Amino acid sequence: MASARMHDSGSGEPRLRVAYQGVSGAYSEAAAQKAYPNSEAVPCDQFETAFEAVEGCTVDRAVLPIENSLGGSIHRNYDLLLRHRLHIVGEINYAVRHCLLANRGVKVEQLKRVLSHPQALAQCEYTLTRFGLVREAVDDTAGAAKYVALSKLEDTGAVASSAAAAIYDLDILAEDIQDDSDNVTRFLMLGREAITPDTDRPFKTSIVFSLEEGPGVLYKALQIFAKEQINLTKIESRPWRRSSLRSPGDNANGLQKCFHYMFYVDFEASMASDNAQNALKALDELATSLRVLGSYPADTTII
Ligand SMILES: O=C(O)C(=O)C[C@]1(C(=O)O)C=C[C@@H](O)C=C1
Repeated sequence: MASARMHDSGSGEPRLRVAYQGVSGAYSEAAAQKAYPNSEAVPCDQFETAFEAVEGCTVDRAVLPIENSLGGSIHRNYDLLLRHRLHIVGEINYAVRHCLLANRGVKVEQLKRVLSHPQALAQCEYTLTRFGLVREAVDDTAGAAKYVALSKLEDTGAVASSAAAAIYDLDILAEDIQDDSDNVTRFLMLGREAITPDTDRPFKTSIVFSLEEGPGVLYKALQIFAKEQINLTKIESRPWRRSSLRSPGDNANGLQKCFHYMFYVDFEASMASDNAQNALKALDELATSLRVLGSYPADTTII
């Protein structure tokens, strides 16, 4: 791996450095460890800092959340995928189990507000409403726990992991407070170089494209995958930002230009398969822009 700094693990084996957003105890740190066991997890303040750390070769990979089964898409990372040139080299499904944390001895009745990552607050909507707590969004769940602990707050709790409770010496007032017990966050593993796609195991491919305006154009794009018998697992549309790609067509009127979208699609096929190649060739002819974000082994487990 060209110029990435690697730290020696003591066994002589260089350890992969993996960026995640948040501080120690964040779910992203656990996902990074699931994705790359024995790696060195490197905390980053923001998602963008993690992208830049990979691009700048101070780390080897980044592991970042992209969607959650209850809260939906992490839009910021969709936008950053487009703004940066990293490749998706893998995915990780991670079961997220939230706890309500507070300083030692603080009772739930004393709490007036709760801090956490906006996704975590959204995933615990019912419980937090039941407790009558005012929500306040911060950068990550473990950061919320750390702040509550360091500031010795008695009227404020945090929604975070049991690992964060142990690290920051907080009590767990309630466990499994997410609205549904099946709460899974899907993380992307990002690297500077694409991996070579294969057909020896289930692969997924992620793409982003834009289309001309017109009736049935999106339908025609998606029909290509149906024709090739390819299952789509996710579709997301995000506003097209001028700085992100070449113009998606200039025949739109002013208003349509303001509301132009990029379509992100994940599908179950390897770029090494004929049907994916056929689909991408056909889509390339229809689309005003097309980029393959990565073709990578599908994570069929949930931990
Ligand atoms: O704050 C954290 O602990 C994170 O790892 C971030 C994050 C997210 O961005 O969705 C990851 C998993 C959970 O869905 C909640 C928060």
